[in-house]
Amino acid sequence: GLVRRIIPCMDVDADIVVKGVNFEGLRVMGDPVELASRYEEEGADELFLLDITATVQGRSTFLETVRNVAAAVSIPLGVGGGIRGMEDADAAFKAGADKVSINTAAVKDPSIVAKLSREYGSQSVVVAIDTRRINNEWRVFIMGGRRETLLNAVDWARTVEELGAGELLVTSIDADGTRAGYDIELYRRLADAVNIPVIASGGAGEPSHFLEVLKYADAALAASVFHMGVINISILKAYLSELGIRVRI
Ligand SMILES: O=C(O)c1ccccc1NC[C@H](O)[C@H](O)[C@H](O)COP(=O)(O)O
Repeated sequence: GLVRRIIPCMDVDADIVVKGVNFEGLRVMGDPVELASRYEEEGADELFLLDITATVQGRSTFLETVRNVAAAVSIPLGVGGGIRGMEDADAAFKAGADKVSINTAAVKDPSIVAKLSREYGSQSVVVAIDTRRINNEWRVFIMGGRRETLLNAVDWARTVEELGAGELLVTSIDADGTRAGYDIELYRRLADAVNIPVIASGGAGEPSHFLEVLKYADAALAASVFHMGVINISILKAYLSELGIRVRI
């Protein structure tokens, strides 16, 4: 199949990279431009900037951060977090995003997925799905993991594929920040359910976690291990390539 991608994710509060565990207890991790440049040098295939700022003022600062990061790197840049509709998506693209990810907005008004795909091309439209395992199914959460919905994550993935999503960014809230490994079963189910690329997100802690999840997902996103310097991307890629995973060296 296609080359597997390694994607560092920077959760940003205005102009600072932060990181929590299970979306709680955010700690400062560093400067977005510095981290982005380092990741590109290490061989990252793409970057994601997630706006987890709460205030309106912070949101305009975030767009400045997008401009600065887009000017500093030449690998594809995904931007998400708080994209409520066409205007926010347009602002993100104008600030230099190659892709936008939408989460809550798509649950509230699924037609936005088709509108964005028609306007910008499906390859630029990522639908983010944040999920927790409840009993033996995965439930969709919106609003930064604060609001439970009645949606099943695998069914919702199929729905947004039909609506024109180019890619899925599926984060396990249970695994987020734990460094205990990805929720492998979730990505195995998703690989059987949809034909569009799936980016795995949440829980990466060591190289073997990437090896495991890339059997099912098309790309592996991580935050903690990269910000903390626990894993170097070029060494990770050499390890994966040795074990038969197709990566861009
Ligand atoms: O996605 C959200 O809505 C959100 C809200 C508040 C704080 C963090 C959030 N997301 C966390 C990101 O999806 C995070 O980059 C991924 O879960 C990967 O984190 P790691 O487990 O550290 O690799």
